[in-house]
Amino acid sequence: MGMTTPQVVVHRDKELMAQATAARLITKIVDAQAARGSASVVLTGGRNGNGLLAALAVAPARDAVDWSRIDLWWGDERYVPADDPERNHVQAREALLDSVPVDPARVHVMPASDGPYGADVDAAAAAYAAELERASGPEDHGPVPTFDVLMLGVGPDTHVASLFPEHPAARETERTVVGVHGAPKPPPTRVSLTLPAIRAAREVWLLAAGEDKAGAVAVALGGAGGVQAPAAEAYGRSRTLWLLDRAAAAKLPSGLYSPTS
Ligand SMILES: O=C(O)[C@H](O)[C@@H](O)[C@H](O)[C@H](O)COP(=O)(O)O
Repeated sequence: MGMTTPQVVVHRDKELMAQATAARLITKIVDAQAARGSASVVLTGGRNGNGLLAALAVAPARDAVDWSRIDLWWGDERYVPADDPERNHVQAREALLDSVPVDPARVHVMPASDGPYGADVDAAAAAYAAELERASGPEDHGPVPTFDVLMLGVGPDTHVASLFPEHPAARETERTVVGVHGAPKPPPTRVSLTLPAIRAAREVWLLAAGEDKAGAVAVALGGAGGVQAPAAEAYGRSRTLWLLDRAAAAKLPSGLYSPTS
């Protein structure tokens, strides 16, 4: 599957970016449910991912979504106890999931360190890979479902999910989910989708806001490789969309995007 050329959308500030992305996501989910009966979305941790979920929770069109017909997955998770406030799942619950009627059987939470795999984060990652494989069908042509939308926050070092520059997880070409040891962003132990799993998505949306992201955005969109800059090789089968605020776009060459409000 070839790489899709990234499209860049720049919003005035991170609040507007969250609201516009929430509206965009609602439309995508409604369209997927109309076309295929259900939707599948991969959530990201981090401030921008949670900001988007919080904006979705108060969006006027939120009830256009049939929340019982959506599969939710995670791009990465912090390998800490299930109730730890550091968990991406706990933060997503607070931001949105506790206030919409999702089907708990379709909320695919990554394992936690107090779960069945204990300290063995690699076994936890393998279990999530198996769950993805069970959810994929012949039409997916691989061990991962064709997610409708997969969202990723971009770190100031160009990491996405828990794929950090030069780390083994960023080099993975076979496995779809890996355990991450010694992540530079705390907590150090994490579970992450790999680049091959990310690329199974129809659409990949990368979110970045704030001036501390401007360098990472410019490097990733400037032709860097995926081991040095994992965000550079996160792309979707049919669309790769970078959703930025002006501060995060500040170091992009003008001409790469048209200014929007
Ligand atoms: O577990 C996490 O922290 C994430 O999933 C991580 O990949 C995050 O999305 C980026 O670090 C961006 O985070 P911010 O949006 O907070 O900058």
